[in-house]
Amino acid sequence: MARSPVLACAGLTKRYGTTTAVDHLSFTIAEGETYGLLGPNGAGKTTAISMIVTVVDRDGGEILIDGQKPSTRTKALIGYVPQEVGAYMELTARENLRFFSRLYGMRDRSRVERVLEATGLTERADEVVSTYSGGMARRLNIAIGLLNSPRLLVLDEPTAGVDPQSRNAILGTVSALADEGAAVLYTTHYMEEAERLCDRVGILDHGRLIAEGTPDELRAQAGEADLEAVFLHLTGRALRD
Ligand SMILES: Nc1ncnc2c1ncn2[C@@H]1O[C@H](COP(=O)(O)OP(=O)(O)OP(=O)(O)O)[C@@H](O)[C@H]1O
Repeated sequence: MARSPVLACAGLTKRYGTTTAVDHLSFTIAEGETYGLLGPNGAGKTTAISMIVTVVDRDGGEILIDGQKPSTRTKALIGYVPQEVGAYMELTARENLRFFSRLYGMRDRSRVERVLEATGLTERADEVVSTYSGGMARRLNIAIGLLNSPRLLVLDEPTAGVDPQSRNAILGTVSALADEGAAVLYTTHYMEEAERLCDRVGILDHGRLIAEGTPDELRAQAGEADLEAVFLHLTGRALRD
C-alpha cells in the first residue's frame, strides 16, 4: 500500500478583509521530497506556511500531517524556521539550543551537538549570537528548527539576504535532511535555488497555485530555459521588482 504523504493540503484558503491571501491551495509533499513554494512578494507564501504550522487560523481547506488532522501530536512532527531569527541574541548558540531543547522537553544532549554540526556552527557554538553574521544567525534558526528531528521541515525564505557561504551551508543542511527521509517545504523567490534544491515546485501568484511540477517539467511546459522565465511566461510579470 502506498504511504500517505507527510503533508497534504486541500483547498487551503485565507482572507484578510477583501484580500484573499491564499486561495484554494492544494499540494502534497512525500517522504524525502523537497517542495518549493515560489512566488513574488505578497503571493501568499508566508500565509500558506503559517496555516500549515498552525500559527495562523485558516478560513477554509484541510491539512493532514502524516495522515492526521493538526493537533498537539502533529505539531511535534513539524520543524518551523520562520523568516525572523528567534534566538536569544545575548546567549551563545549552544545555550540557545539547550534552552529550546529543554523547552521541547528533550533530554538528549547529543541532539544539540548534532544540529550544530548539521548547520556548520560547532566551531562558533560558544560565541554570543549578537556577534554572528546575519547568515550565521539564520543557520542557528535552522538548527532550532531541526532540534525535534522533524518529519516535516518548513522554511520561510531561509536564504534571503545571507552571504554565499551561509547560503551553501543552508542548502546543504536542507538536502541532507531530505536525504534522511524528512519532507521539506521551502519558500523562496530565488529561482536558481529552487532549481538546485527542489524535487517539485509550485508557483504561487495572488494566492493561487498557477503551475506545479519538477523544474524540468515546468521548463518544458513553458518552453523556457529557466524558472525565472517560466514565471514571466505564466504571469507576464518579473518575479522580483
Ligand atoms: N496579517 C495580515 N493582515 C492583512 N493582510 C495580510 C496579513 N498578512 C498578509 N497579508 C496580505 O496577504 C497577502 C499575502 O502575503 P504573504 O506575506 O503571505 O505573502 P508572501 O508571498 O509571503 O510575501 P513575501 O515574499 O513578501 O514574504 C499580501 O497581500 C499581504 O499584504
